[in-house]
Amino acid sequence: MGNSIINGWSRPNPINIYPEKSCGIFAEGIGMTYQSGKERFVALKGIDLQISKGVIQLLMGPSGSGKTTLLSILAGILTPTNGRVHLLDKEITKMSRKQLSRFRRDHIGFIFQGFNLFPALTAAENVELALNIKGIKGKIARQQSLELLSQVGLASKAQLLPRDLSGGQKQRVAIARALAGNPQIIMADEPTAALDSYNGQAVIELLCQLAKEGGTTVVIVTHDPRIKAFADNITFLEDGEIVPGDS
Ligand SMILES: Nc1ncnc2c1ncn2[C@@H]1O[C@H](COP(=O)(O)OP(=O)(O)OP(=O)(O)O)[C@@H](O)[C@H]1O
Repeated sequence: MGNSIINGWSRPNPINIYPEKSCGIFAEGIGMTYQSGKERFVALKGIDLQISKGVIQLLMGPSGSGKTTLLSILAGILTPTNGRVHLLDKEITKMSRKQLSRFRRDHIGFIFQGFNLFPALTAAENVELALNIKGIKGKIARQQSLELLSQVGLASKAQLLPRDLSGGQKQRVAIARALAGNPQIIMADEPTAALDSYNGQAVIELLCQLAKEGGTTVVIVTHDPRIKAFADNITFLEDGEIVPGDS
């Protein structure tokens, strides 16, 4: 656990190939233009990206460079203006809203900066709810929620409310919740932003462990330079384009 594997930086070369069978995520020619009223803003300009299964992939870059927009498109939350995205060898950019929402539910776990836990539910209930949404109910859901909390080292805190947990513990509950239903892809937006150094490292080590042991593909948007050492690959964005990294 915690092995630092750095396979070099991604480069802005276009990838003009069809997805390989083993490809976790494949995006080609992704463009995104936001429109509000008469105002248009080009947030992404022809992004090509290929992420293998079981890899920890970081998206880094200055504020406003398009990281969250790209993550949202890769996760099927936002539809790009141009380009196509394949997840697990399925083209999500061709799916209907209903197909997409089912695909997200079945294959993607989400982790956000602000934890997004329900304050009135215990840690176990928060995880259980995510399992319920994935169709796992009753006693099995209760049992699995405890197993997931134990996997993130929180078995003893299962019955506590979020207000009685530290930031790091809350983020671990959020990870347990993202793991509900055993998704093959985890998308995390600034997962360590609200955490101190110790808890930030613990959260990242946990995500690494998932990627390495479970073959989960983990995509992380981050400003946190400490995470770099844990990444297999880093893509840097600037003004909506991939740029060479700053190592
Ligand atoms: N819904 C929207 N409507 C209009 N413009 C938007 C919208 N969402 C994002 N943008 C703009 O697109 C650009 C990229 O935003 P995005 O949130 O993807 O950047 P980011 O790199 O994640 O930034 P940060 O690190 O600050 O979170 C920004 O200039 C932002 O203002």
